[in-house]
Amino acid sequence: MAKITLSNLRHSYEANPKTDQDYALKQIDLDWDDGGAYALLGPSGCGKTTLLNIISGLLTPTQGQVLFDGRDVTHLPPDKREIAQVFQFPVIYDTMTVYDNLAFPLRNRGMDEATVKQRVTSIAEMLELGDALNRRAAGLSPDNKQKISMGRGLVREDVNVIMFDEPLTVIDPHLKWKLRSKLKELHQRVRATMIYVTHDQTEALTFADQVVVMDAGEIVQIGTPVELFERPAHIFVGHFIGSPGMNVLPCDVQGDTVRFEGVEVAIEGPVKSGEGDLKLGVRPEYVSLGDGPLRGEVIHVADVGRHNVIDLRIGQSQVRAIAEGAVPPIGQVMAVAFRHDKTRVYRDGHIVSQPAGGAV
Ligand SMILES: Nc1ncnc2c1ncn2[C@@H]1O[C@H](COP(=O)(O)OP(=O)(O)OP(=O)(O)O)[C@@H](O)[C@H]1O
Repeated sequence: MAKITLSNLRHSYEANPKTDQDYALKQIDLDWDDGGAYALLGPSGCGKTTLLNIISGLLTPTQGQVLFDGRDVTHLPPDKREIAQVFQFPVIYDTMTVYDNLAFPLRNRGMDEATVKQRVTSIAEMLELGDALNRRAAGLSPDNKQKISMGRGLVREDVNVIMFDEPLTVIDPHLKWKLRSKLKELHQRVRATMIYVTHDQTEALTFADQVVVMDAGEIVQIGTPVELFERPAHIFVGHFIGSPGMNVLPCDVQGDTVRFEGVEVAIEGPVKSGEGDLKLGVRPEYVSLGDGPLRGEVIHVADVGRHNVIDLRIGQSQVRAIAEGAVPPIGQVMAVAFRHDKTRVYRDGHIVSQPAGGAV
């Protein structure tokens, strides 16, 4: 396995790109550490496939370099990069047995049958396919077929990275969690560098130790699932991760005083000076009712099982709170507070408040 470095990378599908808008990938500098479990998370069209294709060698970037353990592979063809890929739909040979499907990548490289047997049995056991080894792949369910695809990716020990491109698309919802946790367990056992591409936050957050969040051709944050939830570095991350997403509210900042709808609110710490469009960000989990400096009118309540999602009107703005316990009636005016250490200021999308006691 290898450390993968993307250095000063830009990619445009246009012949003569001029502005940032002409680039599908704007500026990517990123290290994928050897043995890491990564997710590449972002909405449709943000550039995930473009990035994968650059790593696998299907695309040559307009600018920049791809390095495997420091070796420049930017112009190396895909078959020379030793990468395993698992796609949305199972890529297997229906007429072959499960055993032969799993053995295929190894036999293809001339491995002796004793080692093939040892690798195939071990991977099949990890994937709980041991009992199906002699069956033809054609008769298997879609999730078992996808397990074979994953097995074919995992069976080789000589790959630099295993990339999973939305691998659970064809899997029944009730089996998704099972394959997801299986993949996580497999990563812990084989310790390969894995990149899991998805637009589904649950898949990304359960699989990865580090999540790379992309929007509009840019990486907006890299962090652990907890970091992305607790301190979104960009409004997009606040929106995209969490359910419901972060409240993004208008605000007025003067020196160290931050006002929302004319009322002073405490935030995590000082705001870096500069020009741009300022917004206040606070997750619904950190909006509390019953006490505080703001006054909000309840305009909608949704019971989502373990808690209620309450929409409040505060001045001209709408604020969402997650609350437990009794449901307040529509029209009730309540005191509202934002938890100060979880309330942040963003300028042009990027975080500009700093936690008290240390810059981040
Ligand atoms: N072959 C191509 N020619 C021109 N533009 C392309 C091509 N492939 C992708 N794009 C554009 O590049 C941008 C990034 O696309 P990409 O497929 O990498 O995104 P994605 O995040 O993988 O989306 P999805 O999840 O829908 O596959 C999009 O604006 C897309 O329209």
